[in-house]
Amino acid sequence: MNIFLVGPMGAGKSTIGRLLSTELDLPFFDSDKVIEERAGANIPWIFDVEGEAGFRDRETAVIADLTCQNNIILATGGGAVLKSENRSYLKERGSVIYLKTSVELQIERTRKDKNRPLLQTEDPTQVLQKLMDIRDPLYQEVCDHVVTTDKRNPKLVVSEICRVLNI
Ligand SMILES: Nc1ncnc2c1ncn2[C@@H]1O[C@H](COP(=O)(O)OP(=O)(O)OP(=O)(O)O)[C@@H](O)[C@H]1O
Ligand SMILES: O=C(O)C1=C[C@@H](O)[C@@H](O)[C@H](O)C1
Ligand SMILES: [Mg+2]
Repeated sequence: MNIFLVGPMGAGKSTIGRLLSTELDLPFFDSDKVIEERAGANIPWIFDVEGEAGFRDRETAVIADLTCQNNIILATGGGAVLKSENRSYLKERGSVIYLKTSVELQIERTRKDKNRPLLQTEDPTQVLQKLMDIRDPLYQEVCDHVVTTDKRNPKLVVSEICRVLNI
């Protein structure tokens, strides 16, 4: 069984994915980290040099590879659901959990981190709201379960994921 986490920036996919992997004793992968390792560069550099399109191509290659494994936990990037090819890999190869979070909390949780190029703008709230309007239907389409992370500490989110998956 594979568990794939989707959701917006700051939803907690990387944090929850790591905790879940410890809890279930399964290997953990973070598609953003694997993209950086393969590129030998960080995400801001990839966006600068190759544009968002270049990043998305790298993301698809990584998701195609990682989802072929068995018994892994995978945290995806916030925009991983944009390509239908990615959504198919995720849907067909594991249980998909949508970590849902309010824009207010996304702002709070991403404020100090400069590693998210799409948020390096004057008005990150507006950007996050626009992204959510476009992406929420895609997260909903791809997922098997929605788990809210507002008002829940990471440990509680992990127990809720185990509960909805009956594990
Ligand atoms: N349930 C939670 N309660 C409180 N803080 C949280 C929770 N989940 C994550 N955080 C904090 O929010 C920040 C962002 O979390 P994280 O990097 O895991 O998000 P992400 O979904 O992986 O984002 P991205 O899509 O940009 O990779 C981290 O500082 C983390 O400690
Ligand atoms: O929401 C997004 O489009 C992104 C989220 C991050 O996880 C990274 O994948 C990157 O910064 C783009
Ligand atoms: Mg992450």
